[in-house]
Amino acid sequence: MERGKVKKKEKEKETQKEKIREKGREEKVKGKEVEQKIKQKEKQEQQERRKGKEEKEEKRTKQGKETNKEKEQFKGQEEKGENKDSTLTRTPLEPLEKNKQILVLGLDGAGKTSVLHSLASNRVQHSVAPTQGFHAVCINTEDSQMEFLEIGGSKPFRSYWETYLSKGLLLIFVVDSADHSRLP
Ligand SMILES: Nc1nc2c(ncn2[C@@H]2O[C@H](COP(=O)(O)OP(=O)(O)OP(=O)(O)O)[C@@H](O)[C@H]2O)c(=O)[nH]1
Ligand SMILES: [Mg+2]
Repeated sequence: MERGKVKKKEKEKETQKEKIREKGREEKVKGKEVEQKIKQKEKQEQQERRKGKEEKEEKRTKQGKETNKEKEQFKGQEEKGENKDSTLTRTPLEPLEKNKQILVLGLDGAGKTSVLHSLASNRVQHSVAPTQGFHAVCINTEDSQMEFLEIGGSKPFRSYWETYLSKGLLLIFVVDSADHSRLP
């Protein structure tokens, strides 16, 4: 009788142990699932971060391209020997002193380049070619230095006006008063 009881007790103990082991296994599985979920979330976050970085990079390269385009345009003008006389041509993106730049704007053909030419050389120049991009003129006097930056007045260049407006110290807006069809 005693032996039977002992055996029964042992059996009960064994089933309890089995139950505990089973619970342990279940918890392990649950733990793995949670681990997987955490990993998935981390992966997702990484992907989002990478996407954000790529978008930023794309934006930067776009801006860079625009800047290079401007620089090339300007370089082209320098190589052609335009904008000479007593003037100095430089990239408009590096003004001598940001707050000393005088912006020269106006519609195409208004006379911006002509005005700048006569200011710099005291001579009138006829048949001036339209400015394709930027045209910088640096005028040195005894005690100061002024940099005039003309941005072409043709439609493709007008989008740059707004960008450069905040960078200049002064704005000169040239109007052809004889061109009645374009006057408001
Ligand atoms: N008759 C006359 N012609 C002028 C005068 N000023 C400029 N022009 C002529 O008008 C044309 C256009 O002048 P530009 O100085 O190139 O005009 P702009 O404003 O620089 O034009 P974009 O560079 O295209 O924006 C040129 O053929 C000039 O010779 C002026 O006072 N009188
Ligand atoms: Mg011009």
